Amino acid sequence: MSDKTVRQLAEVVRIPLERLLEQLKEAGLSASSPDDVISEDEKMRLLSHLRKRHGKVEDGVESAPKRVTLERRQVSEIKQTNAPGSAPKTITVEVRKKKTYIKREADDVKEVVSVVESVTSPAPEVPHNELPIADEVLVPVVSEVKPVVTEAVVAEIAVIETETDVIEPVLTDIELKPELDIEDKFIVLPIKGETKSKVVAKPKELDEAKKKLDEKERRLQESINKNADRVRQQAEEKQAAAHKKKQDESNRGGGGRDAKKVKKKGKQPQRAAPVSDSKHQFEMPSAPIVYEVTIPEMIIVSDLAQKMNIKAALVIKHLMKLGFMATINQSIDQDTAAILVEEMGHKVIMQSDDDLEKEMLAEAQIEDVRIALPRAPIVTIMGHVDHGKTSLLDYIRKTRVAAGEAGGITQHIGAYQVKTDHGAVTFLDTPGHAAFTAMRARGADVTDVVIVVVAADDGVMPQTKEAVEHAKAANVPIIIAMNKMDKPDANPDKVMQELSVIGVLAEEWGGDVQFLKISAKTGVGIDELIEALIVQTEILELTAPAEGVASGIVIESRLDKGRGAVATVLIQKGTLENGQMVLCGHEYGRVRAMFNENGKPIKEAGPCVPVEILGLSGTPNAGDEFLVVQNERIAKDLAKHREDRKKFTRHAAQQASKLDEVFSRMTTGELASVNLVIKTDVQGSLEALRGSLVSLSNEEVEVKVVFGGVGGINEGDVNLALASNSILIGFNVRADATARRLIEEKGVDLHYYSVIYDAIDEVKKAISGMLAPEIREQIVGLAAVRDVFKSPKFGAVAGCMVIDGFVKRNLPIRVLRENVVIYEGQLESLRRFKDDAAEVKMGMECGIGVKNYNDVRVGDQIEVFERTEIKRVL
Ligand SMILES: Nc1nc2c(ncn2[C@@H]2O[C@H](COP(=O)(O)OP(=O)(O)OP(=O)(O)O)[C@@H](O)[C@H]2O)c(=O)[nH]1
Repeated sequence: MSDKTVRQLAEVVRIPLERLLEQLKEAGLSASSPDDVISEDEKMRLLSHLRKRHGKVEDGVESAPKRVTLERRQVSEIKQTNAPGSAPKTITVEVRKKKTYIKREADDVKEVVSVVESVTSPAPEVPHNELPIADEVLVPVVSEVKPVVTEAVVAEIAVIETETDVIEPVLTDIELKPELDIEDKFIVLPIKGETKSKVVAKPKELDEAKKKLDEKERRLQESINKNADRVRQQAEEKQAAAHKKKQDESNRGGGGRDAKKVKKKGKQPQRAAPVSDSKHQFEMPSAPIVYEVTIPEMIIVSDLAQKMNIKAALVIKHLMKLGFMATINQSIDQDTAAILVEEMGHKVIMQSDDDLEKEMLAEAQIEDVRIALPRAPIVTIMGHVDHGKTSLLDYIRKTRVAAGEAGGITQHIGAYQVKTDHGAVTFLDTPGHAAFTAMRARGADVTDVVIVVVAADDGVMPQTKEAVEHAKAANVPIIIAMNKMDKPDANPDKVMQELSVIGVLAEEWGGDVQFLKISAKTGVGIDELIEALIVQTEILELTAPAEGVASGIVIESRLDKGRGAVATVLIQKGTLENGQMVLCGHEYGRVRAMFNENGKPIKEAGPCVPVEILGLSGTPNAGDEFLVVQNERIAKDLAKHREDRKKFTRHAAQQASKLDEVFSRMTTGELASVNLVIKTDVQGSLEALRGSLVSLSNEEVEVKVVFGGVGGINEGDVNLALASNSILIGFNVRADATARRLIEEKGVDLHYYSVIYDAIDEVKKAISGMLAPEIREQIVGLAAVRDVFKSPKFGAVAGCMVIDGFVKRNLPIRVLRENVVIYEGQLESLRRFKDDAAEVKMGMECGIGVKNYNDVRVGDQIEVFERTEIKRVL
């Protein structure tokens, strides 16, 4: 290499001559004019100086600049919402990039490669054009190479100095093989790991890397091809939308805030449009997305929001607009949800829970085309305390069941069947209202006939009335058993008479109710009672299919230490067989064993037969439906569905029958009476409370004590309150654990009192809110018509003298003729002389025009009155 003048060198390195001269001066070289010759040694010194100036302190003059490290730090913030409705979190993201740049001149390349080879030994001989281009990394591999200073090196150093950003990046960590970038004359290596400044490029790894990159490339291409159509379509749609928006904009003539907005929006699709580069673009929706939202009978606000892909807060806001206050976890009814969904522009698909269940059951059951055969009636016995319910049941069981079973009654379950000459009768063996109401509270009207037992010596008592009411409410036919006929003071006529007062009329008195005289002690009349039941059954034409898949009702269930869950079920349709898969409410299982009412194992049971079954996953509730399903999967799914449904029902039940809500439910016409279930510590306070509360009734609101009893609040009381939609009142008594659980589960409104006055006062307050405000009328003035004029504007105008009170223009009036009201309406005009007046007082004259009435005559009187609403208290 020959020595060059400063000018020549400046041309070679392509920097201004003045700058080179300055640099030579800074480096302490003698060359100071453009024509001074620079020796090889001087070039070396200049290079060394420039490197030092660039911050690369090297040992000795021979050291060469190896790298420039650029660090970039970017801080940005992203907002993220974790749960719907919660405040968004701001996350600060800091991205740190570190890149080291290194320069080599073309002639060094071979040496560089040889260095790489020496380090990575054995080094592969890879043609440049076959090497993959690493994503991010160029490698410093030249530290050992003794730099040879050439014009090119100086030129590059000059570039480093002047335009650092055009230098290619070289990172420090090396994994794979070197790549020669011919154009830039750099060594390029991809990086991985933490190993610094070390070249570890083995041929095997290099091959693998190449393979990996090829594979990546191939997958990318595949994905592009796969998505190409969709992306193209989206882009076309977007372009069309953008075009339309532009047109709209130009139609509106541009300008204004709206136009700007449109313009701004219109740009977005253009930005998003490029199709070719469509790997991971976020596509802005070009039209509102319409979802098909399936709404079950009850839906929780957050679930609804999720279905529409919006935040729950937005749903709550919309609900507020609809006048409905709801929280994120509250369930709303189907209708409200449907309105909301429609308002938000989505499509509603109503889904009834029954539909869903039917759909699921359709899989489990075949269509019921079975022939229905006559079946036994299912009977419940009710009546007042000590009137002989248990005695009657016992008598029937002893005489009927024991007779047919060797060994007598070994065990008794919640229901049993008796055989008669005319057929069987099934009794639900939980006397009283408890069982009946418990069933009804769960929506199972399993009873066909109710026998109301009335002690003939005692007559109709409060619970007799309740029994009748319950039976009537359930629309179940009644048979009256007048018991204790063996007693000398038995007076059946009195019973008949008292019952007729509450609407139960005996057949012999022209009614439709069978009355039977019996004695549970002597057994007199019990056969006739059973016959009467059979007759009733014939009237009712009770039928059920005896074959095929069994279904029915759970009568009771318990957890047995040895046997697990034991449920007494009453089969209503079909025949249940041992080993079948059954679903009972939200429990399921295979019938492991089956026993009849006497504890005898049986293999199958038909309609109206009560059986005890073992094998369920848990204890179902009395009143739960039971049915045989095809397989365990269906049983499990349905059980789960029912469990979910129970949650919602709990929500719904919580909104039922609250003392606080009595008024609002009254105003919507939902409630005409307040039902109460009262439990007290002693009989005296019960009577006092009952009397006081019932006397709060008036013609608009009826306070009914559905049941009053002495003692703690038990499960039966809660069930009764549930079935009769009553409010529970505990006076100096508390609910037991089971009752408390049920109260909580079903959301029954329970109030405890220890002062009678407090109880009366609170119920009074609740129902005085219920009373419609009284509208009172007050006559505020009277005017006598002295003359009648015709006015083109108002028609007949009465010239009047106010003879009492005052006449006000906005108040309603009546026209009286000889003290008889002949017209009621409004004033059209009220004038004093020629001026309009708002009010004219007694003793003054005025002109009155009556709206839509022209027949005012001299001698008439105009009565002015006022209507005021007065909130009533009891
Ligand atoms: N003389 C006579 N006494 C009867 C008759 N039926 C029941 N009794 C008696 O009346 C009392 C009450 O009978 P229960 O069968 O316990 O009455 P209940 O209606 O089941 O009573 P609770 O279970 O407390 O509601 C008992 O002492 C029976 O012996 C009857 O026909 N004649």
